[in-house]
Amino acid sequence: MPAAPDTPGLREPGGASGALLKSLLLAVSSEEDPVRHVESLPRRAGQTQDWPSWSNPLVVHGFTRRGIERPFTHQAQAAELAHDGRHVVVATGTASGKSLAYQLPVLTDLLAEPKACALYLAPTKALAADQLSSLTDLDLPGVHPALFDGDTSMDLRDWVRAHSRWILTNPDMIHRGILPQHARWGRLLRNLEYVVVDECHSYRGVFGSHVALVLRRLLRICRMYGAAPTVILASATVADPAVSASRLIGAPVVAITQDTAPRPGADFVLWEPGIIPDVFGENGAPVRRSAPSEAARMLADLVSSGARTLAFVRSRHGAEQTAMSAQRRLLDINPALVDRIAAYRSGYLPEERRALEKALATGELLGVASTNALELGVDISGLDAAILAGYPGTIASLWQQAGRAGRGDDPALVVFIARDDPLDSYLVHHPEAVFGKPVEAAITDPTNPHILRPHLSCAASETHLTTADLEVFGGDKALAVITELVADGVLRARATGWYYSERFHPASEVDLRGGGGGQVTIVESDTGRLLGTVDSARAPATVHPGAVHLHRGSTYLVDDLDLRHHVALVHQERPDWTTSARSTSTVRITNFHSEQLHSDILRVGFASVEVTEQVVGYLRRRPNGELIDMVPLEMPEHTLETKAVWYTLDEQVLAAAGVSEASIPGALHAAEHAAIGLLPLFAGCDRWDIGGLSTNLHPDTGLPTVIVYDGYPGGAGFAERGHEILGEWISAVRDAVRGCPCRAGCPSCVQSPKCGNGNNPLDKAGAIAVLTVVAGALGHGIS
Ligand SMILES: Nc1ncnc2c1ncn2[C@@H]1O[C@H](COP(=O)(O)OP(=O)(O)OP(=O)(O)O)[C@@H](O)[C@H]1O
Repeated sequence: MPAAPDTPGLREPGGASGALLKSLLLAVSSEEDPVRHVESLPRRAGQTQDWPSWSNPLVVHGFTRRGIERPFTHQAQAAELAHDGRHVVVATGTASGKSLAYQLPVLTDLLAEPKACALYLAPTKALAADQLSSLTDLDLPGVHPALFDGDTSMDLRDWVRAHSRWILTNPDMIHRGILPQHARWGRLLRNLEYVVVDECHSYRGVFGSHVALVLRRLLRICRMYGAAPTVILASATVADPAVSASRLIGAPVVAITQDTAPRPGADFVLWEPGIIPDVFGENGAPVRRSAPSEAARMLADLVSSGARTLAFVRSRHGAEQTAMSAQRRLLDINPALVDRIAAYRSGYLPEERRALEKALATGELLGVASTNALELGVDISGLDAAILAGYPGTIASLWQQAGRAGRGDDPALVVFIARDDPLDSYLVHHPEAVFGKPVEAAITDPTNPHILRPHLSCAASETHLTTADLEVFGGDKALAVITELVADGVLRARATGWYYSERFHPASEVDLRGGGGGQVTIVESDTGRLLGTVDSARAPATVHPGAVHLHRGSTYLVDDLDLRHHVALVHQERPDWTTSARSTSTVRITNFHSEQLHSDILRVGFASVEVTEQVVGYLRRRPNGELIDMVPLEMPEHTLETKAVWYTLDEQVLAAAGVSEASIPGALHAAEHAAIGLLPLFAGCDRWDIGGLSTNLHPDTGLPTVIVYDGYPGGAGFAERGHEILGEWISAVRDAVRGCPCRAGCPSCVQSPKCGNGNNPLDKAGAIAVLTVVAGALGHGIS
């Protein structure tokens, strides 16, 4: 399985992967030349060392039974640190054996101390189940590993509470199931020696900030019971893992980042689909073939060559469409294989998913188009090829997906197909962003008052808050929220601290995974069948009247969205288009937190803002990306208090850079769109998690201004990260826009899929001038 290489190198692929790549190129015309880069990831030998002297022989025996003779060096180093009681994060590649790094110290301790306990947290139930089977298989006396999640029956819950010494759960269950009734969990909390946080890079943004506060609550309650567990975190390779892990648990963490596991080789291809002749998008922009349709063709061709292939597609809709179009293509080229392709995504019944996993593992299925549901905790590897249809949202996910391919001596083939957007285009033109040192950090903001408030209520109801706790929850920011809670009558201040004044534990009202505003239910009008739910805050953009909604292969059209009753009514139909909502926003800066002047021309800052957003319509496009029309809509406005990064330049500076007064709005607008497109590379967010505004005169700055804000109440840390790495970010934006071959702007550079102003005005040349000035003033001149 490939991982970010130590020594990247470029060569023409040969062997099996070279033959597979050639078969893919046969289907495209010679002038198209979609291969932007091939990175050969060489096979790497592993590095091992002796088992630590303190390792329990039974545990070691369990591992050797699995064929693990010696630990990799990084496993032993992490295990030593944890055994010494240091919080540690292991941030190494996909399948580098992170489990052993924590299982060794934890199990050794559980065997040495008959009462000692451990908690394991996974972001998904599937991953916890996978971990359980790994522990059960080690068959160690008296450990009684057990799952504790929403599916655990009441009887079993009692048993787990009384007997299990290694409980596998998730942050939601700690929040709702354990902390609110901690007295019943006294045995666990008193004896808790270790907390394992697996896949900790997935705790980012709003969800990550919630989890950070759940972990602080957990560690605080443990202290109350006299325990001081060591936290071991496992992470994909990200920028500054020690910093993000420390922020996640609220205590210093040491990072182990040197990956010493062996790797099979892979040829990793960066592929940019060609432009479709005579097809035009918004404002006449050129349109590239879509990544899912390119992936469908590749899936069919690779399966036809006998290669076991997994195609990752971003949306559920895309996964189903990709599997269907691959089957259609196979009907023409190799009909015997049509039934050996399927789609896989969350939302299928567990038994359907298990059956699909098994069929892929045994080779009964040769090709699967999947969402990231197959990314975590599902044990499928050793495939011949992986296709990544579009950037999966983080570099960590990209490697996770790529890691599904690779076995034996022959390098596997991995193809990353760029979608028609700035970030994907940037990646295929800048291989160093994929294969070099990671720039993406796992961002959380546990001091966001909107998130802090419910968790401080929960914490106070678990046991009263004291001044010593302020440090744990963010110092002055926590005090400000507590003061507010006291004023609102939720907490009562006494000499000994702050006490929760209501009767019921507030945890059930706090959804760690929701955007905060509840859910809208999607219902089929004629049958009354419940199809699913969407976040209320996202509903106007995703299930507005006229939106196309896909559910398990069937397409539905939304007839009505009733925000008051939280229901969207749909009917089944097969329209030949997709929809994407357009919204407009206005931004008021309510508090300037920081402000700096760079090179005497550029003012930059971080601020609290109030954003008023409104969905004003939606675009309809044909499956090939061609624009049909824009349908106007009038959805209610909603207001959001959040955080933003901003910069200003005055007219003289812009004029000196060649941006005339008339072109300022188009130049800033284009620069803003491209900046939103690329921030996810640095902040690990999605472009739909952030928004922006540009204007030639903002009332709060009095100058031409560009603002990029977090799309969540109170912020999620993304804009803050943008502010911290503004120079790197804007220079990448400049390079992306400069490098795009289109003439006047396209979806790969300055057009935005959600622009409520119809991507008008946009001035690509002006944007390059603005971005060059901004990056230059921040010390990132063009080399
Ligand atoms: N020291 C070792 N020697 C040989 N094989 C090992 C060693 N350590 C782990 N393995 C094997 O490597 C594989 C991957 O291990 P594991 O699932 O722990 O990796 P991971 O880093 O947690 O993966 P992911 O990136 O999916 O989280 C397993 O099959 C495991 O048995």
